[in-house]
Amino acid sequence: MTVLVFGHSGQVATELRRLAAQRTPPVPVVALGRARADLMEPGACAAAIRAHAPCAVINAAAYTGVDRAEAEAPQAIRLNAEAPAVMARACAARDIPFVHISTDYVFDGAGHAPFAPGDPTAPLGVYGRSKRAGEVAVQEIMDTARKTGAGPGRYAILRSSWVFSAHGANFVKTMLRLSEQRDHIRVVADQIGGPTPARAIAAACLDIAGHLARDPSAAGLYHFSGTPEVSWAGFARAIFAAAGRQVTVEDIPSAAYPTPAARPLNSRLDCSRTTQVFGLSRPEWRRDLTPLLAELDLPTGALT
Ligand SMILES: NC(=O)C1=CN([C@@H]2O[C@H](COP(=O)(O)OP(=O)(O)OC[C@H]3O[C@@H](n4cnc5c(N)ncnc54)[C@H](OP(=O)(O)O)[C@@H]3O)[C@@H](O)[C@H]2O)C=CC1
Ligand SMILES: Cc1cn([C@H]2C[C@H](O)[C@@H](COP(=O)(O)OP(=O)(O)O[C@H]3O[C@@H](C)C(=O)[C@@H](O)[C@H]3O)O2)c(=O)[nH]c1=O
Ligand SMILES: [Mg+2]
Repeated sequence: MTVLVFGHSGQVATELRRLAAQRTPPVPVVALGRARADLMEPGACAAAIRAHAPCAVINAAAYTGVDRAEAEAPQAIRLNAEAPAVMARACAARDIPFVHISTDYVFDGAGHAPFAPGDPTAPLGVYGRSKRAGEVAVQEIMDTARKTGAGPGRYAILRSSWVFSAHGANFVKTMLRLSEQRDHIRVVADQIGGPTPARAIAAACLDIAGHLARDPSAAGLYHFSGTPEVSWAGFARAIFAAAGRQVTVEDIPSAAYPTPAARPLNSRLDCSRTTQVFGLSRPEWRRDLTPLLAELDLPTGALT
C-alpha cells in the first residue's frame, strides 16, 4: 500500500521519494506537490487522502519562509495550521497513521537547556506561531478521535531544526553561494541548534509511520535534530572546511544581523524520547556534508 506524502520538491519530500525507492522492498510513495494538492485549498488534502487510500500520510509540505511569513501571515496559517488539521481529520476518520513535521521555532529559545517535547512553547514570529497552531490542531483532532472512540488517533508530530540537503533552499546552499562572491562572511554565533539532514528526517518519518501502524500507543510529540549542537557561524565554518573554501567567518551577535523575524537563541532539542520509543538516534550532521557536496557536483576539501 502507498505512503502519501504532501510536498514533492521540498527538502524532506525529495528525500522521502528517494529513500522509499531505495528500501527493500521499495516503499510505494505518491508525493503531491502544490500542482497536485494545493494546501492553500485544504480541502484538496482531504480529497487526496480519500482518493489514494494510503497506508500512511506524511506531511512534508509547509510555508517555510521565516522572514516572508511576517508579511504573509494568512498564507502561513493556511499552509502550516489549517491544512494539517484537515489532513489529521481525514486520517483520524480512516485510522491512517499521520506523521507531521514541525520546528524548533515553536520555542522562544530562552536558556541553554535542550527543550523537551512537553516544554511550554512561545514562538517569536509568524512562522513559529503558524507551526505551533498546526501542532495544536493535529493533537486536538487525534486526542478527540481517541476519547470519542472514533479511532486510536495514530499520529506523530516530529519537531526538527536547521534542515539541509542538496535540494531546495537551506543554509548550506546559501553559504556555498555566498562564498563564490565573498571571502569574508559575517554569521550569527549566538543562535545554537542542531543542523539536521533532510535524509535523516525522511528515514525517521518512514520508520515512525510503520511503528504507528503497529502501535498507536506511540502517538505524540517528538524531537529529532542533528548532533552536535553548533552555532550558525560554527556550521558555516564546517561547511567551508568540507568544501575546501578559503572563507573567513566572522562571529556576530544576532543584533548585528537584523531580520524581519526574530530567531530563537537556543534551538537545542532534547531528542531522548524519540530514541527511547522509536530507537532513532540523532544524525551526525557532519557526515552528510561531503556526500551533499558530491551531490551538488562540488569539490570537497582536504579536512573531511
Ligand atoms: N527547512 C528547515 O530548516 C526546517 C523545516 N522544518 C519543517 O520540515 C518540513 C519540511 O520542510 P522542508 O522540506 O525544508 O520544506 P521546503 O521549504 O524545502 O519545501 C516546502 C514544501 O512545501 C510544499 N508547499 C509549499 N507551498 C505549498 C502549497 N501551497 N501547496 C502544497 N504544497 C506546498 C512545497 O511543494 P512543491 O513540492 O510543489 O515545491 C515543498 O514540497 C516543514 O514542515 C517545515 O516546517 C522543520 C525544521 C526546520
Ligand atoms: C545568510 C546569512 C544568515 N545569517 C543568519 C540569519 C539566521 O539567524 C541564521 C540562519 O539563516 P537562515 O535564513 O538560513 O535560517 P532560517 O530560515 O531561519 O532557518 C530556519 O528555517 C525554518 C524553516 C526552521 O524551521 C528552522 O529550524 C530553521 O532551519 O543565519 C547570518 O548571520 N549571515 C548570513 O550571511
Ligand atoms: Mg530561510
